[in-house]
Amino acid sequence: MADHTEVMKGIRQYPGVRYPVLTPNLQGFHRAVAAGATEIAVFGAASESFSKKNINCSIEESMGKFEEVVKSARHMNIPARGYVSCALGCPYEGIITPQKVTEVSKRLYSMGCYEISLGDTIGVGTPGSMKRMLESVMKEIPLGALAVHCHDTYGQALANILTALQMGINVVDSAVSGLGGCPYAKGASGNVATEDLIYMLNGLGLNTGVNLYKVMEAGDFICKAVNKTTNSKVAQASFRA
Ligand SMILES: CC(C)(COP(=O)([O-])OP(=O)([O-])OC[C@H]1O[C@@H](n2cnc3c(N)ncnc32)[C@H](O)[C@@H]1OP(=O)([O-])[O-])[C@@H](O)C(=O)NCCC(=O)NCCSC(=O)C[C@@](C)(O)CC(=O)[O-]
Repeated sequence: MADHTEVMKGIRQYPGVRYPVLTPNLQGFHRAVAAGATEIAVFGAASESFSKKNINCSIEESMGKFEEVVKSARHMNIPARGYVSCALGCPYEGIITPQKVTEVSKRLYSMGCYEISLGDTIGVGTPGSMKRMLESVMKEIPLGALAVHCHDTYGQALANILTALQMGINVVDSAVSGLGGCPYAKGASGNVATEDLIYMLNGLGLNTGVNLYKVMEAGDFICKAVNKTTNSKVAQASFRA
C-alpha cells in the first residue's frame, strides 16, 4: 500500500482501462489522487476480527473512514468501489452470516460506492454458501451494483463464480496467474486466475473481449519477473502441451 505511488508512476495507462487504487483512509486517497488515480476502492470486511487485523480498526470505525474517502472522491468525480472481505468465511471467526455481509454491503452502497465486490477472501465458500449469501445481499442492493471476488484455496472459485453468474452477477474479479493475496489471509490462494475464468466464460459462449492467449503470455512474463509459479490450471495445461 505504501508504494502505490511508484506503481502508478511505473505503469503505462491505456485509454478505456480502469486502474483503481485501494485507499483505506484519506491519507491513501490523497496520495492516490496525486499519483493520478482515476478510480479508488475502499476495502471493508464483514468480520470484526479481520477488519481489526487488516486495516487496524473496527467495522464501525472503518465506515467512518470510508465515508470521508468516498465523499472526497465524489466531490472530485472519482468513482469509488467497495470491497467486503470475508463474505463467505473468516480466518479468525469462521462462519460469517449472510446478514452481516448484507449489512456492511448496504452501508458501502449507501455511502456512494458504485459497486460492491463480495470477497471470499480465504476461498472457503461453496456454491451453496455463495447462493445463500447472494440471495441475502440481492434483497438490498441492485444486481447491477454487485461483483464477486473469489479465491481458490479449496478449489471452489470457478464453481462459486458460475453460481454467481447464474444468479445474474456479471462482474467478476480475477488476477493474472492467480497471483496476489492478503497478508492477513495466511495460507489462502490468490484470486481466481484470469486465464481460468476466461477459459470458462469462453466455454459458456460469453464474449469477454479478452484474448486468452495474450493473458497467458502476460502471466508467464509476470511469473518470471516475480519468480512465482502460475496458479492458473489453464496456463499450466497449455504450457505443458
Ligand atoms: C490501513 C492501514 C494503513 C492503517 O494502519 P494504521 O497503523 O492504523 O495507520 P495510522 O494512520 O496509525 O498510520 C501508521 C503509519 O502508516 C502510514 N499510513 C497510513 N495510511 C496509509 C496509507 N493509506 N498509505 C500509506 N501509508 C499509510 C502512516 O503515515 C503512518 O506512517 P509512519 O508515520 O508510522 O511512518 C494499515 O492497517 C494497512 O496498511 N492495511 C492494509 C493491509 C493490506 O494491504 N491488506 C491487503 C489489502 S487487499 C484486501 O484486503 C482484500 C481484498 C480487497 O483483496 C478483497 C478480498 O479478497 O477480500
